[in-house]
Amino acid sequence: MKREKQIVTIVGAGSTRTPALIGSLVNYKDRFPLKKLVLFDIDKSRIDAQKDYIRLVMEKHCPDVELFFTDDEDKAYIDTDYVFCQMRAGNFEMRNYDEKIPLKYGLVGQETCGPGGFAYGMRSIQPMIDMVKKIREYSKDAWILNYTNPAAIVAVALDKVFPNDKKILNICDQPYSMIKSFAKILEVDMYDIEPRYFGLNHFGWFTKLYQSSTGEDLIPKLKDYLTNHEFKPYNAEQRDPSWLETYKNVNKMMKHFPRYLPNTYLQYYFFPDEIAKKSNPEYTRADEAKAGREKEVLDICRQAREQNSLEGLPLLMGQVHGNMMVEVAESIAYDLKKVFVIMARNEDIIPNLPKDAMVECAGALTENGAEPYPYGEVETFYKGLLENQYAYEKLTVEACLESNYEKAIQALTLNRTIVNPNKAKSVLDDLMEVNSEYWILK
Ligand SMILES: NC(=O)c1ccc[n+]([C@@H]2O[C@H](COP(=O)([O-])OP(=O)(O)OC[C@H]3O[C@@H](n4cnc5c(N)ncnc54)[C@H](O)[C@@H]3O)[C@@H](O)[C@H]2O)c1
Ligand SMILES: O=P(O)(O)OC[C@H]1O[C@H](O[C@H]2[C@H](O)[C@@H](O)[C@@H](O)O[C@@H]2CO)[C@H](O)[C@@H](O)[C@@H]1O
Ligand SMILES: [Mn+2]
Repeated sequence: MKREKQIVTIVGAGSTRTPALIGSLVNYKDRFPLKKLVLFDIDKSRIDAQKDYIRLVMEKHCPDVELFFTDDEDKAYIDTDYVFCQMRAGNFEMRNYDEKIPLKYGLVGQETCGPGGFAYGMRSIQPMIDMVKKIREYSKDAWILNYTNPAAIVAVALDKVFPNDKKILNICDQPYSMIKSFAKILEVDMYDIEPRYFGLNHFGWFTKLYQSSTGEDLIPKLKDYLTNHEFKPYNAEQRDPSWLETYKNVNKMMKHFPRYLPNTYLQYYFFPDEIAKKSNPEYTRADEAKAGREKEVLDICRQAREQNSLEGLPLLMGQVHGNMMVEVAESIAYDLKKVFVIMARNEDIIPNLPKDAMVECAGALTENGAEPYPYGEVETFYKGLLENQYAYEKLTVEACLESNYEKAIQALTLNRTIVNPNKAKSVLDDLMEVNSEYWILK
C-alpha cells in the first residue's frame, strides 16, 4: 500500500546531529516518505553552517521534497505532521558549565545526571513549554517527538503543564543503542529483539530481551557474556574514550547487582565519587564531542558549501539517533505497533510507584501513540532508588516553575550524586550565577 507523505519539522536543526538525521530520512524515504521538511533553529548561524550540505543531500536523494530553513517559529509549525525536537538551550557553551562546575566540588559533571542535569533541565523546561504552545497554535494534531534533554525532567514538566495533550512523546535513544549493542554481541538482528524494561529516563533496567522469532529470552546468555567479557558498544571503533569507559561500567554494576541489565547512565548514581575523581575538569565530554562529532560534521558541511557539491563527501548516516526517531514516527504514522522503550505517565504501569511519575518502559507505538506495557510491582531495592530519583525530578520541575530556591536545594540533596546539602548549596549557587540568563530562583 502506498504510504501517505508527511510534513516534518526539526526543532534545533542547527544541532550537528541533523545531517545524520537527514541521512536516516533519506535511508527510510520509502518507509516514511516526506512531502516537506522544515528545519528550524533560533540561531540562524547554526543552520547556515549546515544548510548547503543538507540542501545538496536532499536534492540528490529526495528531489521532490520541499525544503524550508527558518529561524522564525511562526513559520516552522504550519500544518506540520511530526515535530522532531532536539533543542539544547544554551548550546555547548552551557553544556560546558553543566559538566565543569560540579567537578569543582568533587561532584559528577554530566549533562543529564547530577547538578549538570539539574541546570540543563532548568534551562530546557520553559523553551519546551513555549514550543508546545506554538506548535498547537499552528498544528493541533502534530505529533511532538521529543529528544531534548534531560528528557526525564522535560517529560515530567510537559506532562504537568499539558496533561491532556496525548500527542507528546518523550524518547531516549540509549535503550535502542544498547539493544543494538546486545544484538551485535549475541549475533542476532536487533529488530528481532523485543525488550522489557522499567525505570525512569537514564535510570532504568532491562529485564527481558525476547527474540521474537524464537520466543527465547536472551538475557541469561547476555548476562553470561557480560560476566566474562567487557561490554562494548556496537560501534566501539568509532566511539570516544569516555563512552567506552561508560560501557565498561555496566560490567562493574552487574557485579554488585546482577539481577537486571542496567542502563549505562546508572553508573553516575552508583559510582559518583569514582567517576568525579577520574574526570578531567579541564576536558569533559562537551570538549570531546566538540572536537569529534561537531568538528567532523562542520568540516564536511563547510566543504559542501565551498565546492557547492557533494563530491568526495560522505552521506552522514544516522545509526541510532536518526534511525530511532524516524522508526518511531513511522510506527505511529502507519500504525505498525512496533515495540520501543518509551516514556509514559505511570498511572498503573508500575503500581507501587507514584502515578504521576514519567516512567520508562516497553510499549507499542500505534496510530494513537504509545501503548505502554504494564510492568507490575518493582522490588524493594529498585522501588527505593526510583522513588528517590522521581522525587528529585518532581522537585526540580517545581523549583523551575515556581522559581523556588528551597525546592532546588531539596532536589539536589535527594540526587544520589550529591546527597550533602552543603555541596548542594555551593554547586547550586555557582550554577545559578552562570545560568542567570535562563533561570532564577528566589
Ligand atoms: N533523548 C536522547 O536520548 C537524546 C539523544 C541525543 C541528543 N539528545 C538531545 O538532543 C539535543 C541536541 O543535542 P546536541 O548535542 O546535538 O545539541 P547542539 O547544541 O549541537 O544543538 C542544539 C541546537 O538547538 C538550538 N536551540 C536552542 N534553543 C532552541 C529553541 N528554543 N528552539 C529551537 N532551537 C533551539 C541551538 O541553537 C542549537 O543549534 C540536546 O537536548 C541533547 O541533549 C537527546
Ligand atoms: O555525549 P554525546 O553528545 O555524544 O551524546 C549524549 C547523548 O548520548 C546518548 O545518546 C546517543 C547519541 O545521541 C548518539 O549520537 C550516539 O553517540 O549514541 C548515544 C547512545 O549510546 C543519550 O541517550 C542522550 O540522551 C545523550 O544526549
Ligand atoms: Mn537519552
